[in-house]
Amino acid sequence: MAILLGSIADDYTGASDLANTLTKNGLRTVQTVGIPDPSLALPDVDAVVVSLKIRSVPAADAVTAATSAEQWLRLRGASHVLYKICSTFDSTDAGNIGPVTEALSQAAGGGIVLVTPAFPETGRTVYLGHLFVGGQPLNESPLKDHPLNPMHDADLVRVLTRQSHGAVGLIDLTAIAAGPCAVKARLEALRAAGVTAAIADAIFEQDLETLGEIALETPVSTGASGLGLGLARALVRSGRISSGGTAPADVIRPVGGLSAIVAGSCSKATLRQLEVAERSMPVLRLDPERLLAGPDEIAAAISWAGDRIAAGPIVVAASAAPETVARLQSLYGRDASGHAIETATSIIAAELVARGVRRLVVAGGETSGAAVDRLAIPAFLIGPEIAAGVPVLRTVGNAQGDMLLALKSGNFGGEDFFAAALAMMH
Ligand SMILES: Nc1ncnc2c1ncn2[C@@H]1O[C@H](COP(=O)(O)OP(=O)(O)OP(=O)(O)O)[C@@H](O)[C@H]1O
Ligand SMILES: O=C(O)[C@@H](O)C(=O)CO
Repeated sequence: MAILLGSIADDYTGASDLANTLTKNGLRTVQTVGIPDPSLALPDVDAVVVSLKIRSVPAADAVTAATSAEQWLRLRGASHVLYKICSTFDSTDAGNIGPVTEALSQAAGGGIVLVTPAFPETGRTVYLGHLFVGGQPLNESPLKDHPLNPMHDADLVRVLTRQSHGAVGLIDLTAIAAGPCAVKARLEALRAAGVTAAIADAIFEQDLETLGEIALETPVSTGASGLGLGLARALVRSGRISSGGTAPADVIRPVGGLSAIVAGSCSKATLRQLEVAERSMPVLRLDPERLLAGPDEIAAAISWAGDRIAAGPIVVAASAAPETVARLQSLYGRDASGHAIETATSIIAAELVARGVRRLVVAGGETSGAAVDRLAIPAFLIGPEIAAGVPVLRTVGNAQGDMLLALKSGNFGGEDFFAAALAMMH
């Protein structure tokens, strides 16, 4: 299998978001969970997205995992590797976007890396290096209250500088609007001045097409689905993509079994989606303090689900509003409480699958990562899109047989997302 585009995603929902964008823009794509075992039979594809769970781990661990994935992708022919980060730049000052970008660049011989989290389809735009989420600057958006990576600075040149050894520059919209030659000239000028990473503005898809064309001439880039769109369209324009691949309709052929939703995302969109789900299906709100106190709350949740699941889909949610999350974190610590709740929701997801669930929706990047790891799913094919950034996924090589999943990024999806997802999974 020779691939044209490789990507390393820092979480599993982000990986499925990118894989969806690459598929929609003409690349045959598979999403692997970590570096796949050599025995796993993967289809012939143009792009591989390796999902890692490294968004909130110490930077040195993220670098080790990402550079191993990069070697695996290069050995399979990838001439360009995109480090897929969150469109809201989720990270802390000790975060890993800078360190991983620098490590991937060094592994590819150095040079300057284009960086942009813009994803206009979901309202993420970058202007003069400042990230906007919908109409709000990042630091005023709901991301200021994120449970693991609260974002307090919208100036990405500043944010990335705090995480980087090298200098960070800006390619502003004026250069981008002037087209690929102007971007190339600006990138070269920054490189000559010793800059190793350049935040790029982008507001419209056309900006990302320009950036994708220039990024493809370099070995590494860092960004979200918008840059994926630019890279995919540039590859298609280059004529190097063969047609074919698994049709989306085939990816969602029925798997049967029961269906369930597990939520650990505390994002504003997920909280609203849970409220709406409560009108049409049984929803169990877990008690986070009891989850942290011991296994009883998990056992109670599994028993609650067992009594209802044969009659239709159910929802189990740890999600809570920012004040409740903050209170728990002040008692138990941010990482410890997040990790304990992810472990609990992953055990519940696995128990539901053991009881016959074959169609599973998981809300939240960390939550999805923990659940998919516990289920030991090796890879996914990409089906049709449920909402911007969220496709239906079909497992590849799964020990429990074929399953359909949707891994929903916290802030993605309309308010009826859960019902909409299940309506596409049979
Ligand atoms: N009630 C709660 N109190 C404190 N932390 C919680 C609670 N419920 C869930 N969590 C933790 O909050 C974190 C939510 O992160 P997760 O990545 O799953 O969602 P998200 O950030 O909304 O999604 P994404 O990363 O895709 O945008 C997880 O670590 C989860 O375990
Ligand atoms: O880019 C995004 O916003 C998402 O794909 C994501 O990474 C959220 O976890």
